[in-house]
Amino acid sequence: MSSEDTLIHSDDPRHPANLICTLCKQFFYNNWCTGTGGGISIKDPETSHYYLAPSGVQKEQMRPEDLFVMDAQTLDYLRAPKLYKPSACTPLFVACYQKKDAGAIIHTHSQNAVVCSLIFGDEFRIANIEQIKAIPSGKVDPVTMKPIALSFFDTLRIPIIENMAHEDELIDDLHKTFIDYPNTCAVIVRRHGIFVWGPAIDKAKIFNEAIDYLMELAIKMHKLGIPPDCGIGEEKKHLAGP
Ligand SMILES: CSC[C@@H](O)[C@@H](O)C(=O)COP(=O)(O)O
Ligand SMILES: [Zn+2]
Repeated sequence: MSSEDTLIHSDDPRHPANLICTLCKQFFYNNWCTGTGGGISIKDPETSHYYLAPSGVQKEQMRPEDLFVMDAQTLDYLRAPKLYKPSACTPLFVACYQKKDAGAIIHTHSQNAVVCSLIFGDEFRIANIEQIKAIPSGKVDPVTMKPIALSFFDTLRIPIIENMAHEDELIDDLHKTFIDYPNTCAVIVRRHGIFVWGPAIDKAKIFNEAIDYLMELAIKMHKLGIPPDCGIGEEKKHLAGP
């Protein structure tokens, strides 16, 4: 096996090259990564190499040998399949690795994200819902040094940025959200989808699923006339009815 191939061939189902393929298949069936849209990038916790999908391929049909591998220091490709170009999301994924210390980034074209971006302005907000507790607050417990999750009584806030003609043109607004929302683990892109990151792929997956659930719920609440960020008990005032 060539040295390039050892980067992507492993019997371990949790190897980044295998995980990207497995999860993209799952995400396809969730309607999150269809028609070549969306994708996942994972940083190998052992080597720190970035694993990236090729651009414009059916993400659910990818095989480990289709993947790009990037050196985290030089940003040179250690492996670049000749048939493909790297994902158009690569500069955004790299920004999340470098500025947010991400261990993995998930990009979906979730319709819940798209509809929320049409309903809400520059920020998606939802409060007092149990599932919020799956999302990190961005704060760390000073004793255990473990991340603190949002509480049931908190408001989740996710910035919404405008879409552009090309993925790499989102970079300036993404950087701006890193400053304006230092605690966020996600950015919604209007009429496009969402980027969600975490310290490792398992966490990023949990955050993405929880946020998608909350966006779907917010759409249902909005349809009932209930602002998703309204206080506990306030919903009765907003409910349409006789
Ligand atoms: C359906 S095209 C979607 C792309 O422009 C982009 O938004 C995307 O999510 C995937 O880009 P890709 O370069 O295929 O990884
Ligand atoms: Zn996209």
